[in-house]
Amino acid sequence: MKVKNICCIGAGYVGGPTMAVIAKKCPEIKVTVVDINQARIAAWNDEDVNNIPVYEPGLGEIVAESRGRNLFFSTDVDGAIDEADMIFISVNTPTKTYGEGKGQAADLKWIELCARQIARVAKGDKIVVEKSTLPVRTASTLKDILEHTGNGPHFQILSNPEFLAEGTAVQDLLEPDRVLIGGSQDEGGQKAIQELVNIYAHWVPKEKILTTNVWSSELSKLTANAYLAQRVSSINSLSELCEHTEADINEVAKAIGTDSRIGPKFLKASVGFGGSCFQKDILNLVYISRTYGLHEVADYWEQVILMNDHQKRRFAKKIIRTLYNTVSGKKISFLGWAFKKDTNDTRESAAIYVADYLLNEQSYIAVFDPKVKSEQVFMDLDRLNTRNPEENRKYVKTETDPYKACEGSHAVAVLTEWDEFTGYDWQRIYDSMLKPAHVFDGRNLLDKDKLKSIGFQVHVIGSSD
Ligand SMILES: NC(=O)c1ccc[n+]([C@@H]2O[C@H](COP(=O)([O-])OP(=O)(O)OC[C@H]3O[C@@H](n4cnc5c(N)ncnc54)[C@H](O)[C@@H]3O)[C@@H](O)[C@H]2O)c1
Ligand SMILES: O=c1ccn([C@@H]2O[C@H](COP(=O)(O)OP(=O)(O)O[C@H]3O[C@H](CO)[C@@H](O)[C@H](O)[C@H]3O)[C@@H](O)[C@H]2O)c(=O)[nH]1
Repeated sequence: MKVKNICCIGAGYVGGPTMAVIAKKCPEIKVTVVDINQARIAAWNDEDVNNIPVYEPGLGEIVAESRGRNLFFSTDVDGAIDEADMIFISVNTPTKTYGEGKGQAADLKWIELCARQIARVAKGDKIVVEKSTLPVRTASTLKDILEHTGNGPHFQILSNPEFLAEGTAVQDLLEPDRVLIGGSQDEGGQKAIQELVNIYAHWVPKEKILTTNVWSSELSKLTANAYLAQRVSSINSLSELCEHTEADINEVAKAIGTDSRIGPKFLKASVGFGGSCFQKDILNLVYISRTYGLHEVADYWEQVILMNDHQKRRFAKKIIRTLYNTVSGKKISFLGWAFKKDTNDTRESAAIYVADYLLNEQSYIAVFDPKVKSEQVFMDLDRLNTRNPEENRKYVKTETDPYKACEGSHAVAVLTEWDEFTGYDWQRIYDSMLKPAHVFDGRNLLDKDKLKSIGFQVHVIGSSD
């Protein structure tokens, strides 16, 4: 079989960019991305590529190049499944919010729905690719469903986890550190692996395409995220020690990062990691370990999450403590709401939890983020169910002008490391604030000495004030 038609179920942060790059690099393959969310598909099809639903530097151009040629976005899931030789499943796999495993296990109901739909519609043999992040051994569940509910065709199941990071998705997809493909070790499995290798080989050097058994591939994705998040929690734990000892976390990070065994990346102390993946995937790892009775393993990884929760909480507490132990009725300005720069994604962003903590203390919050829409900020807060939506709207205001957001406030808190924050007219911000004017830099982003010379009281993660 030579793959001519690809279908991807799920037009989200992974499905959209991944398929846009495959379509760009494999013009002879027709790629159709489908989703049940009509508004999302309409946005992907918007004539103005500035309106596509995922903000990623460079993505608009890539979509514009292939869309309508060999890249299509559609709500006709059945049609695209029927036509495809290879089907990527790229739907969401969030943490379960109900029942057994609530708060830890991955909710696989959308994955199962996809499998049942593929089985119902497929008339010919197909390769089904797990692109979503899944618990180890999910491939056997998929196989079971496909074989028991299908109409006779054969299915090969591959695991091909995605390692792109948001904000750099296009770059990560064009030049990945590696592509990982897991499949069954029999002849059919090996042939299927080769089909997928051939697709990536259009632009990824062969030595960067790793093939493994399907379980190693599934587990490697959870493991990679656990290791990355662990580094952030490790440096964050030490940032607190720095604040008590006059050591400086940036200097410590540099000193240890130059050891080639440790390496310099992912050593940036922050207000806490966010994003849709780290917490969800570690919780999933913890849950899986517990289901095998491996409690020491589970406890070990759970600590990464506990430390992250602590980091977010202690940032909020520091604001309260510094503002004379009360923020009630005071205005605090948030620069940034996204979980990192260069994305409009706010899932699990530290900003949400810091805001929630401050709102419990009855502070007013003004939010400015260059890419996050106002309704998203309120959706994020409402979803926590800490207070009613009217109260969130009474205490939180969103602004489209950063200077307006900072006007009349007691403190500015930097929650996201957007580059543009460093270029602001900080004297103007200082002049418009109440005094003493505080800056809480949750990203170690701003020039501390410059701010101090203007007159700000500056509080930085990982260094004593
Ligand atoms: N966001 C990332 O940076 C990232 C990176 C690597 C891996 N992942 C993993 O990739 C998967 C997808 O993540 P995402 O961020 O793209 O999620 P997302 O929520 O942005 O997108 C998922 C899409 O799937 C659609 N969907 C759900 N069920 C469907 C069905 N039955 N039929 C058709 N469409 C359906 C939803 O409507 C949604 O648009 C997750 O497992 C995630 O852990 C995410
Ligand atoms: O030194 C660091 C590095 C990151 N972060 C924070 O950690 C979070 C996650 O950042 P990053 O990993 O860059 O973004 P994600 O898009 O969440 O990407 C992660 O999660 C994806 C989804 O599984 C994986 O595909 C990627 O490989 C993995 O990096 C963000 O809040 C960052 O601000 C820090 O605080 N300090």
